Amino acid sequence: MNKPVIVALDFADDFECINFLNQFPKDQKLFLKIGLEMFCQFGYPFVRNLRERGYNIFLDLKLHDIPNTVKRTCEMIAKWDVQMLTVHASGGAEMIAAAKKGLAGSDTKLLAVTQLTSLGQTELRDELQVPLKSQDYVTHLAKLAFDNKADGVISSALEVPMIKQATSEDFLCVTPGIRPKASQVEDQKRVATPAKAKTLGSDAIVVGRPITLAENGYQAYMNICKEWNK
Ligand SMILES: O=C(O)c1cc(=O)[nH]c(=O)n1[C@@H]1O[C@H](COP(=O)(O)O)[C@@H](O)[C@H]1O
Repeated sequence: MNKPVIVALDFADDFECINFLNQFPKDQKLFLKIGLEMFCQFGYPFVRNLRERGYNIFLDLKLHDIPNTVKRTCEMIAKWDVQMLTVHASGGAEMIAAAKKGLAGSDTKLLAVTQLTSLGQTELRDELQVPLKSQDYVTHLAKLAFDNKADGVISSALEVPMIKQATSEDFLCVTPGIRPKASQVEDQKRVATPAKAKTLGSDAIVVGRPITLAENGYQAYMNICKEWNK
């Protein structure tokens, strides 16, 4: 797989979303992330529609439930021909393995979310009461995902070298929390620029608001691609 810039489609309505996509040239092969906001509104027909238009799809449902429920859900999603799906690594070994079994026979890559990029060291310690350094917690969850046959993880770009070292160079590290300008972090805590993510070895970056809220979304996307592909 080429190293893509994945655009997070976090729009309030499908009209706004299609308008956004119409800014791009027809032959632009985009990799799109459909997350909870759009999936809850438009469900599978929206996913199918975008697949039929030729987009690659990262279905970001962040599944987190008992193994049987996750497995059965993944069996259904396996028929949808999406390229990536997320579960929470903190669902545990059995849940991750069950998700992978559910996806058997499909080409969908299973990605386990480690520590959300909106959580920093303080939240990890004070709110989640995890007595580990963020980097160690992320690496621990990545190892759990790797040992239970996930194809990769979601983490901040900052943790990629440690994850690759603890797992394998081929273990996918897909990194949101990307900010071309350090001044606009919004609710993200563990952030990196596209160039830094590339240097650290990310396999793909996920970018939402810096593109979707830009005055010219296409231009913002192209600028990020330029920095990422340099
Ligand atoms: O699973 C994800 O994609 C994800 C995990 C994570 O730890 N942090 C994170 O920001 N994301 C997603 O990545 C996107 C980032 O969006 P922006 O902050 O607008 O660039 C959002 O759609 C989040 O749901």
